[in-house]
Amino acid sequence: MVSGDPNPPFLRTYKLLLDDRGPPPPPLPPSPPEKDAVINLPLIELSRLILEPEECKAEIRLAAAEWGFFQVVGHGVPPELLDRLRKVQANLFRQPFAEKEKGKLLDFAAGYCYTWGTPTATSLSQLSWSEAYHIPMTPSAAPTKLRARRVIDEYATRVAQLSYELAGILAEGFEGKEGRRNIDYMEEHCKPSSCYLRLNRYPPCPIPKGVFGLVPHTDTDFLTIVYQDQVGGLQLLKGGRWITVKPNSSALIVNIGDLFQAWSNDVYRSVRHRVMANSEIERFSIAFQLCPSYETIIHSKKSPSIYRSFTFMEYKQQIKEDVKLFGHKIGLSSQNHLLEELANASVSSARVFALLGLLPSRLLSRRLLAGGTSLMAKKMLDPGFLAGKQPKSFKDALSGSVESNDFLDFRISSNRGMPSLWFSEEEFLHLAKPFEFALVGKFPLKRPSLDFIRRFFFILKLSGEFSVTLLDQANILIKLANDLDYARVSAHRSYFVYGCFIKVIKWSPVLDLSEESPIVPVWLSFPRLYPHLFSSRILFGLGSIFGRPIHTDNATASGSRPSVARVLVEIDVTKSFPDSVWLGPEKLGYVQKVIFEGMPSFCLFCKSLGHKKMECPKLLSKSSSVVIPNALDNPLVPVSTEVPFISPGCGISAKLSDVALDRDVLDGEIIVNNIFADVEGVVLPDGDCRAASPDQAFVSPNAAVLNGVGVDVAREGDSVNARDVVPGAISSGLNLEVPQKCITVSNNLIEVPVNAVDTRFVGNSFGDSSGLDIRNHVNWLDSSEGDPGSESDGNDLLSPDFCGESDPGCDFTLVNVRPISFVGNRGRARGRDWAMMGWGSHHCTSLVETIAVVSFGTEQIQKIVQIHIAKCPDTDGISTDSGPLCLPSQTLTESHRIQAPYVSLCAHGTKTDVLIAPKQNSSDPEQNRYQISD
Ligand SMILES: O=C(O)CCC(=O)C(=O)O
Ligand SMILES: [Fe+2]
Repeated sequence: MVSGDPNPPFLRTYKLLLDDRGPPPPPLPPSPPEKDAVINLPLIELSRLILEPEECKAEIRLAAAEWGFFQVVGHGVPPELLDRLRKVQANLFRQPFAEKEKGKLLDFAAGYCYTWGTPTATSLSQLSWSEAYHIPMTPSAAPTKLRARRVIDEYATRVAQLSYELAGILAEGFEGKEGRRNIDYMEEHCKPSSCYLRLNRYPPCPIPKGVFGLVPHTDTDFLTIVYQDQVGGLQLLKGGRWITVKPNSSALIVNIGDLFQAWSNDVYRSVRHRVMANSEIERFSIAFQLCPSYETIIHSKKSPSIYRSFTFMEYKQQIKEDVKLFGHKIGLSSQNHLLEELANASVSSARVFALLGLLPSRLLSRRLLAGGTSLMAKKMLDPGFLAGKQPKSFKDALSGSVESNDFLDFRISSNRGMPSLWFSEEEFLHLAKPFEFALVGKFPLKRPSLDFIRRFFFILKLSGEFSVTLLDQANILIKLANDLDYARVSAHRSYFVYGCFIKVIKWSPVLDLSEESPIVPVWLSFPRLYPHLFSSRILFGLGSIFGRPIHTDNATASGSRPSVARVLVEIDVTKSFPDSVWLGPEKLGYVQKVIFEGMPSFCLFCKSLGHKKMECPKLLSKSSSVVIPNALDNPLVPVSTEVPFISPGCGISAKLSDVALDRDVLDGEIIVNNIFADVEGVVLPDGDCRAASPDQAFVSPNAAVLNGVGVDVAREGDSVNARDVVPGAISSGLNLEVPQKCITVSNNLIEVPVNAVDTRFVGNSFGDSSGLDIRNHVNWLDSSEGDPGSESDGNDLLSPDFCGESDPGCDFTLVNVRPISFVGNRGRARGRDWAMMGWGSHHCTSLVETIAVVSFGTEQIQKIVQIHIAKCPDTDGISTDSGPLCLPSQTLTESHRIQAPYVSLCAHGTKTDVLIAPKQNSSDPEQNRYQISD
């Protein structure tokens, strides 16, 4: 029988702090109360480690890098054990405070203790309104009779196992040349004896405002696994905002600690988090901390390292000192603190000024006091594209230099009325040799800081060193070390780097950054190539007919898929190529078919990839755009004055008459439609107009808008039917309400009223075989996560000027317009645009890339999302490497347009997580998250 108050004497002990809360802050200008942002952390199903281990591991690494926090289910800890644990925990805390304080309720080994509050707190902001049992995992000699300890031991064993497994997966992300040694390191240094379990209880706090259950902190360990109850209150700092983690009863929360951050050289992130006190309900959580032994040296796994090496003991010591000096731990870096304090400071502008003035200097003084012992040694440095060459005198540099002495033609003279330094073409090209594996990354919209871009490439685990440097505000030079890495990155063509779209193009010695090179890697397939001709020499030769062969895919190299050989070849896409070649000697040879997979268009007008001249946004923008205020009155919405266009017609049939469509305009995108729009007198060009099968009830909003044609056209002899086009509507087979507000069309974008699309359908469209998770890309708005400090002053690329402010809806323009290619659709995804998303799921080899325009909206949002899905050719199968961006709905209150062209794989050859749509009619954002996988 328990008697006596179980609650620690918070009110009495911290009376002074509670009384002394200072004067009320100055009144704020009226503004709507800010709702806490509640998020579902990335959720990872660990049972997938059996069936699709690499994808699952990649997700774990990505979550650790992007979020620092994620949840796991399928973790192997039985729910029944979690139940018992919860009961034991509640019971332990229900004991009278006086008993708990004695620290004898459990018989764990030395180091076990009960704590509550924050004895060193000198202000309310340092107080944690919670109590805890700290339990070192040191095996205790004596077996126990206590049921509580047995349950805790059982849980500890399970969760420790899980932590090793996760740490191993994360460590494996750094294997590189060191093979499995990183995993060995974890196992060797993080023995159970150096790990901890902490049982937390957060008693109801009568003064919830401004009182923490657990003060903001990062964890001083490699990683932490938390089992929390349903009450909620855990928050983490993301992009300068505190966001609340939505409890999930079956999941365990995993977060990266400081040691993993330092060890991974900032690739994985130790994110600040806190628990808010609750005025009514008590909350329980259990945290397992994976820690190394004190003497373990934490040494960054990548050079140049951001942190100097330090021992765990040293780090603990520094934290102790920091707490003494400043009242709180400073940890690895000061940056989080500043963000956090600024996030908190939103309550009072006076406080913001105070913080801006005080905080940096306070931290600075800490660093100065610490002298050379600061752990923050330097930024992530890049060796530079000249691979870290040191400055030398010219005398030294030029003496014996092959580059200068081998070429004799070198003179100062004049050319075209200018002084000139003239040297030979051979030397010009020779100097380009070290850039053989260089690429240019183009950020058309916004760009993360260089540190983040480097981090991204680091996560790709390239086989060689690399350098990422800025060519100008929007372009980076990516210098890779070998052809393998080159093939891998260039074949991808685009990535999505920390929320920013990047197009990767070949560097060339005559590169003009304002133009793109039409030379791109394209996969060539040679169906039914004779098996004995799967030799490197033949494949290389075949590739050479078309361009520069780079490599074959794995299945070709190993001969595991004799039906087709595939070779990645850099080709000039402005050229035309035959679709078959003669292969072999006169008598024995034969005609070999060649398929070009995903040959991108190239615009000869603006010199960029992704669209043809007739779809060029620059060209089209020269012609006027027309906004139809009410398309119910007029469903014909011209995209440009040059070509006819039938609008996404709000359920209204459209009529297109007396137009000659020339071949270029249709651009191969012709699909039968037999719904109701009329077309009279439309003359189709000769050629390969293709009839779709009856079940292809597809529409092609892109084609409609981007080709400026606006019709899907059927061909029956000379007669043609067109039908109206409602993105996502017909295709989804939904009965649409006729939207009230209709469509605005300008040159390249349509806005569709929004209840036209039910995002739940998207999920269904992917079918069972499509993989699925769901990742919230909320942080793509968080440009503040970048660290502009590491770049040159005054050129802050994350500034609103460059990024289009924090709301990308304002300034983004369509950069990539491209007609839809045809694909034989299989599987359940019936809608054309959804089908596109589903392609990755269905392994359609004939089609590799496309774009869909998808429109969504709610009362809050209207926007356009453009999706690009491409084959990821350098993997065994097809994976989508693109998807839509998303905007957190709470940030959008009016009509927005975004062009969200590509979401890429962050890890090579794995599936892509995309948030398809913003929250719609649901308080559960999970509903709208999907993952496309192969
Ligand atoms: O109680 C929680 O949810 C978090 C606990 C925590 O952050 C910790 O123990 O380090
Ligand atoms: Fe924590």
